[in-house]
Amino acid sequence: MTIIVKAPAKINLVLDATAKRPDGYHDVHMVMTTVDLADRLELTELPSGEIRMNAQHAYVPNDERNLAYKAAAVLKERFNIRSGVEIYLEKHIPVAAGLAGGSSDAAATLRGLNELWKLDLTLEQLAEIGAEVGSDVPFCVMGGTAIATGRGEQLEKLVSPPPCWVVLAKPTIGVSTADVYGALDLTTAERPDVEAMIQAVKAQDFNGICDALGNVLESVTLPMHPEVEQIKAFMTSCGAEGVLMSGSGPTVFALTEHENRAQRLYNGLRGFCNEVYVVRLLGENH
Ligand SMILES: C[C@@](CO)(OP(=O)(O)O)[C@H](O)COP(=O)(O)OP(=O)(O)OC[C@H]1O[C@@H](n2ccc(N)nc2=O)[C@H](O)[C@@H]1O
Ligand SMILES: Nc1ncnc2c1ncn2[C@@H]1O[C@H](COP(=O)(O)OP(=O)(O)O)[C@@H](O)[C@H]1O
Repeated sequence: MTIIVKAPAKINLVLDATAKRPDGYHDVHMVMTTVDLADRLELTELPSGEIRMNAQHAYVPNDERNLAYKAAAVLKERFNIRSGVEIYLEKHIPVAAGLAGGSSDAAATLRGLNELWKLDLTLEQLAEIGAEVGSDVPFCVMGGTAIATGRGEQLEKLVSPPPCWVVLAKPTIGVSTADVYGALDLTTAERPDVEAMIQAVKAQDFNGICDALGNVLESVTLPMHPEVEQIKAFMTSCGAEGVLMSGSGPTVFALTEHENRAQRLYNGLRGFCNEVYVVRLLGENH
């Protein structure tokens, strides 16, 4: 039996880190939402009990380092499953981009295997298991829009922002999340107003959302990679209503309510950036 699952990317509308923890992680306070740029996974049951990974991408590992593989291994071990799975992964989300591609693949694997291995677990249970694989995996299991705290795994559902266009641009550099958090100096970094974002999303106030966009990790990634700031400046000059780096970067997203503006942003960015996407917010039920 084969099951096909989609793994959508996320963006962080606001991201603050409030403290460095003794376990090496940071406590965060952020609002995340999914967009309609997705990887596609095919999960095929293997009676042999093996987990096999087949990722069609030069920079994505084909072994136990793959987050989708890890998710399958954690689930198999926790529930003592005899069957195995072949995971065929078609990558569309840019890698090491701040868009949670790997985390979303892990989450999609958990959702898919819940069906394939007939486990009948709730999304909450899958999210809890996902936290063993990575901090962003629980959000990716739930999807939609949420406020995340703890190291990112404590979630509170939030209404999704009003529909708009999202233009994503990734410069040709990869960024390590661990390196970015490692270099974060909370005594000097500019901190975003997370409450303002939550209120703007609840009020469905698009301009308020654009005003409240903020990401404490920009204080690390922007000075490291000047091309990120250049993309931000270009997007603003094209009339994007809101512009921000997602997660640890280096992907930058622009929000706009106007299709022609999204198209103008896309055309302009394609001049100096290879990976540019025009997508929509996914809304509630994903
Ligand atoms: C920055 C964010 C924002 O959504 O996303 P990305 O840029 O990765 O997409 C997340 O916090 C990334 O979550 P995720 O990518 O799952 O991180 P993990 O694998 O759990 O952790 C990788 C490393 O990042 C650091 N880390 C991660 C999460 C956190 N709350 N504090 C941290 O300090 C730790 O050094 C950890 O060892
Ligand atoms: N399924 C996967 N997709 C992408 N990258 C993966 C995956 N599994 C493991 N990785 C590794 O994780 C690293 C971070 O990948 P990714 O999840 O795309 O970035 P980010 O955390 O910035 O959103 C990559 O460099 C890659 O080697």
